[in-house]
Amino acid sequence: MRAGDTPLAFRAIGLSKVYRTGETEVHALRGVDLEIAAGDVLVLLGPSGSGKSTLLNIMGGLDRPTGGQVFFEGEELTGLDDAGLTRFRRSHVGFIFQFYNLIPSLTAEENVRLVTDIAERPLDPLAALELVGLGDRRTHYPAQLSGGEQQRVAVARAIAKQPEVLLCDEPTGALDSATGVRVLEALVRVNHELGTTLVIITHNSGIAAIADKVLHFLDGRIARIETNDNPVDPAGIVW
Ligand SMILES: Nc1ncnc2c1ncn2[C@@H]1O[C@H](COP(=O)(O)OP(=O)(O)OP(=O)(O)O)[C@@H](O)[C@H]1O
Repeated sequence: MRAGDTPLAFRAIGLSKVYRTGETEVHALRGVDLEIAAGDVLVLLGPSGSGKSTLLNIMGGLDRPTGGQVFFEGEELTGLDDAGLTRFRRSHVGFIFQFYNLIPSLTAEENVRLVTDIAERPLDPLAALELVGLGDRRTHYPAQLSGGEQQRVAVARAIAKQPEVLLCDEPTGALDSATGVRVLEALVRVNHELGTTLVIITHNSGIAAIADKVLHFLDGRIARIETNDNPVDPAGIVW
């Protein structure tokens, strides 16, 4: 924690990631330093291949850097073994991806219950669905829901274990603007009501307007950090 300041969710120091495939080396991250305050909404923008997903995956404990350190609430993730990283993910992180990965044979509520049955301090599954505006669709199967509704079930499932952080990789990438806005509204509501730190990767620069901070990636580095003093409501985004 920094004296007199908001506690930090993440701190990264000199992060690098090199992927080696045969003779080829790809430098996906080239010395990333970063601090993310707890409760902030961050949007990550940048060209394809600039390192956004690599950073997200390292913060989520899905991958390890080649060099540098990452801390979550003061604990060094880069010092954890595989079992420690699994525990970290299970207790602290929710993931949202472009494709919702719901189980087709289970209802919306049953999809959420899969997580709440094994979580330490779960939300009630119905409360999680209500938070994303889908309380009345609890008995619907994924095939009976629109893409945006399925993604909101995925958000309910991700938040049902009350993670401190939600890491979202192109959460609206498969959606049209109206349904994309509904998904972003659900995410922002989670941030406001539960204080969950949000990190959102997108190719849609309009979405940056909802963020407290916007990280602009270029060639494995954070080229620029923009601070928004007045983040807009998702309904006000120019898509
Ligand atoms: N498993 C892997 N093996 C080899 N190279 C990889 C691997 N994963 C990513 N890369 C490479 O690392 C670089 C950064 O990829 P990353 O997915 O982080 O970029 P990104 O900014 O998220 O791109 P996009 O916006 O297209 O998702 C790219 O050149 C990519 O091809």
